[in-house]
Amino acid sequence: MGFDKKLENLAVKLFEINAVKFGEFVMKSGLTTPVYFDLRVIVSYPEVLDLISSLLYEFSVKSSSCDHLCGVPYTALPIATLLSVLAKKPMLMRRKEAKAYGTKKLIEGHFKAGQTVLIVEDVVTSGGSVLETVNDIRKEGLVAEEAVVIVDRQQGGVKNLEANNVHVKSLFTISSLLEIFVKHGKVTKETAEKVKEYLKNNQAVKEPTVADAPVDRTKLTYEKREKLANNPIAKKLFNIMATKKSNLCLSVDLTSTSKILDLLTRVGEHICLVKTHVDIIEDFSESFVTQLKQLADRFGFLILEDRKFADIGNTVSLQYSKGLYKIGDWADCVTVHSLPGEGVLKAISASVNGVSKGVFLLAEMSSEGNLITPDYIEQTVKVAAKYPELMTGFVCQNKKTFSDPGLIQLTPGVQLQSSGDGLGQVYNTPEKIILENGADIAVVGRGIVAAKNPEAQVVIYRDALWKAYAERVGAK
Ligand SMILES: O=c1ccn([C@@H]2O[C@H](COP(=O)(O)O)[C@@H](O)[C@H]2O)c(=O)[nH]1
Repeated sequence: MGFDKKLENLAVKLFEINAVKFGEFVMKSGLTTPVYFDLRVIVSYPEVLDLISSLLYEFSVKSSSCDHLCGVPYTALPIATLLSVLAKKPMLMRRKEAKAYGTKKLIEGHFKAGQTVLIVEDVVTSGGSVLETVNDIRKEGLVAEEAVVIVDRQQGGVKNLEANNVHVKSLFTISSLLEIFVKHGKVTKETAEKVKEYLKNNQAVKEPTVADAPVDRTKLTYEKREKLANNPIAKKLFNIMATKKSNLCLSVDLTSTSKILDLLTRVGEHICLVKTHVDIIEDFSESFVTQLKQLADRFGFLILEDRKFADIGNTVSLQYSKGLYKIGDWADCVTVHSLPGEGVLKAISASVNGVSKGVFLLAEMSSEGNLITPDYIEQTVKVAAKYPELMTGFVCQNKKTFSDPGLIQLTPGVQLQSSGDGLGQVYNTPEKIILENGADIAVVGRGIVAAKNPEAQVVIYRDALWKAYAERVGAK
């Protein structure tokens, strides 16, 4: 396989292992970026490490006359090690802090002043991290005038380094990566344009550090997160939650349309979302849908059909838009299992055809003994990242399941007391699911629907959930 093809394969791999992510990432510095690199993950993928080192070797190290290689700590250290073995050239290791005892050395390894060093780095933004390593190396009398990097973020780093007499070669620039991602359908042309626009307006920025990693989404307000959402339904939901001060989704698991409409007339003002199971309704009609939508408009809530699509793409596309229910016509969003693979999201994306709709992907279930594994959850989150415009969020139980602050965690299995229903359902309290488990919206069904006085009960749930959210984000 040729060099360019290998390069393309590597780019796709980096996308697939989430070493590069697109979205709206808020850094601890407060700045936002539409593209985030986390090449620390490559240590978990030996085949990626192998590909990176062989490409860097071909591209730069093979033709370099350097005496030593030195990786910028920490992400580039394993890459520098592999390159040192491939090139049969010794490596130097730069300490981030000089040892407090013994030799107090900053540079480990055997060398002589005047010898040349090739610096290896994963991502260059301002060039600051490479320069720190270059300066420590130069202090030892070594010559550091060349660097090889995996990605140049095109934000002024290469220029800065040239100005400090360090010549940089990069395997990728963000632009070259975007070209490959668009070609392989990994990102849309619109996303690519957004990133290019960002680069144009964000030159000479500070080098991000590990402390600059994305923030904990659960600490951000719904107002802030509305701005970070890509999916229009997620944006609307964040806005409704903030405006109505309600993060309560009512699951109207009733079998008669009049009962559903009657209940929603009584409690609609307190909820941000209603969740239906249209296939349990015995007298479903088009007029029911019309009235449901009127109530949604009147009280300002959205409609989620909990269809849990789980078939091959073609069937899901038919189930979504055809048949008795024509779900795609009236539901703002639907739930989808990731089990069939990416095709199911591709199908809904195509059916939606530019209309504002959303998907909650099931990453976890609330029922005891469900067969979902940690790997399944991880793959679910990965597949969702390929459809940022379609994804409203995840149905899940755990704060750690995903980090994107533009997505919504929808958590069912909520009642005022932790308990079960004897059929596998596990209930947690509003406080636990919001404060500990990271839920953004709580789904309550029988806790309200089966209550003697649903109007009073809905207020108790709404207030408990909102109080927990306010405590979580440090609001009054
Ligand atoms: O993991 C899941 C996914 C979906 N659900 C649905 O939520 C409601 C919960 O109703 P309760 O009466 O509050 O138990 C129901 O419609 C489920 O289908 C879930 O419970 N767990």
